[in-house]
Amino acid sequence: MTRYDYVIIGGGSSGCVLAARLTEDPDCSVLLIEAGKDISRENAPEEVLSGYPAKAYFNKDFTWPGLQAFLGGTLGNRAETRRTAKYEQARLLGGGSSINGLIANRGAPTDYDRWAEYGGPEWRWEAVLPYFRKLERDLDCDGEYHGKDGPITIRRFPREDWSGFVSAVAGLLQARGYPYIEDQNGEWRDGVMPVTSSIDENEQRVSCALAYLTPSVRQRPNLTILTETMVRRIVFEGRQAVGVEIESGAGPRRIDADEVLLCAGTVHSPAMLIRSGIGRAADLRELGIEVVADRAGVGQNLQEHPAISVSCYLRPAARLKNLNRHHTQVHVRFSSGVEGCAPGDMCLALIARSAWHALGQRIGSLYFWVNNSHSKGHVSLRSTDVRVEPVVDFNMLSDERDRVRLRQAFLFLAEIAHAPELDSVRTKVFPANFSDRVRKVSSPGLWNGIQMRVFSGLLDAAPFLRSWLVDTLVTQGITMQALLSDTAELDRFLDRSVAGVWHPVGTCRMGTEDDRLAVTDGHGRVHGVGRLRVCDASVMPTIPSANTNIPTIMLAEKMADFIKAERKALATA
Ligand SMILES: Cc1cc2nc3c(=O)[nH]c(=O)nc-3n(C[C@H](O)[C@H](O)[C@H](O)COP(=O)(O)OP(=O)(O)OC[C@H]3O[C@@H](n4cnc5c(N)ncnc54)[C@H](O)[C@@H]3O)c2cc1C
Repeated sequence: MTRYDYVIIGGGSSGCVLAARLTEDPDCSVLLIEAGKDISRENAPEEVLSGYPAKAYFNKDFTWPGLQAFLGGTLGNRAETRRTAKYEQARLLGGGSSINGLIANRGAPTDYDRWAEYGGPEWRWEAVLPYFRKLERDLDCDGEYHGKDGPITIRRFPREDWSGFVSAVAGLLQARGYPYIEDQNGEWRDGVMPVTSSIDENEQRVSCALAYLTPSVRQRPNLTILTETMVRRIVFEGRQAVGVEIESGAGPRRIDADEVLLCAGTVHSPAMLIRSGIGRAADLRELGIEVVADRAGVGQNLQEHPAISVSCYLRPAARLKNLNRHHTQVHVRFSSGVEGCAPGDMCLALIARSAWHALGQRIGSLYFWVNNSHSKGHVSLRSTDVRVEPVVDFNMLSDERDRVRLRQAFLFLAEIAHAPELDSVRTKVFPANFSDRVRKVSSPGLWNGIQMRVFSGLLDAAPFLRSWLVDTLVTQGITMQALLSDTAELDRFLDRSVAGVWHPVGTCRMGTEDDRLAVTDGHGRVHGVGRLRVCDASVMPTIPSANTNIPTIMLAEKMADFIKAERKALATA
């Protein structure tokens, strides 16, 4: 039977980085196992390669079917009436980086100084900055913050590409005193900044599958990639991980390795640990799982960025003309000033086009999220069957600071969207709700395209009907007027409509062994067992004030160096 030095579970953002970096050593054998399809420059579908990402993330072929999540918390909602919504998590090589929104930023230096309080000084800002530099090839900026020869291309959306709507809102905010900041990944301060993206010179996505698993990396004899293969569980002998059990046509098959590296993402990594016997002992027993290690923190500490948006029906001249362009063109960093919240804790995205279809082209959105959120939820298992998705409960807005900030954000958005300075670019303003209904019409396909073209034609042709049609068919009776005149009504709307930004982190968080809720140490090693690490976004102890792909890649780059150093030390011992 073949035996590997390392088997990596999950070929997502982090898994691809580890596979590429560890196999730089020709004596180190690695098996990378991914449940979804292979993605390479030759076989990648057009919508995955495109620099316009919204068709990729709403294509159900690229995500875990059946994954649902509770978004809003229980504070303003009775538990039994809470609803779940579909929650997209990638299921293809490259993981999130193959379908995500391509926004590429890093977060605040203080985010990483907080990580160091849990995981040790190797996570403080000065220690992670060299890894942010290592991973990137920044086409626009130089200096102490930037790298020039890493695998991930980074660039900013130039002003001349911004739509009329985005330019008008950015101009309004600048006139109100928010400075223009050229480099989102430079010094951390509030202001209006062009979005930084991982799109290359040819307007194509730069995913970890393409940037790290290059043709020459794939040719390494010490790297094996198995796609469309599901790992069922990690196999233990006593408390030592010895390999994994995969599904195969002929039934379960065991693959042995010296060390197992879990990179299945924030939702599926804790599920894998629990299924394999690591979790709260009482929960494991209830599911009939033999206890390998009693770690109460597995699946806890789930965090996301709670978001809300206000949309505007755009006048024709203010719409995005080049439909290959990315829709999120500008970010605005704000400080809420709410007690206990860090500077730059809020992010506003100015969105030129709200979906790929004709109606989306006519709607601009102001999408605000709490970038330094405090609410915590959990992931738990409902079945030991790997095909049954876990329970995912974000419990968003359960921390009062998040609720206050999102309410404040909504009121600010409403004021901005109605400002007379924007009269020339928009007509109707309405609250947006990222519901399953919206998802359904946003999934790519001919029928959705035809329906949306007919509907948007009607909205353009009959301005007298527009307001009524939007209130009745788009927002289903929820009006700005009603929300702005009654705080209780607004809070109910926030509970119902709060969305995430697909940035789940924290469910296998790092910390010291005597920290009851820590799952891993600062090097990803799982407490209580041997030869097993978690190396993905789930180990982040707190959510960074950033979109999470670049922080995850940084984390995986750093983990790869820890593993290499430990291997070297073992070999010379
Ligand atoms: C729709 C969407 C939009 C996003 N937009 C942005 C953005 O614009 N900018 C940004 O910075 N971040 C964005 N993110 C977040 C970012 O992509 C993630 O933070 C990042 O990809 C996390 O990496 P990961 O390695 O932890 O997990 P993932 O990349 O999710 O990788 C986990 C991998 O493990 C595989 N896997 C899971 N279970 C098993 C199993 N049992 N057997 C085998 N394989 C398994 C999965 O199929 C998946 O490929 C977005 C994410 C999504 C989903």
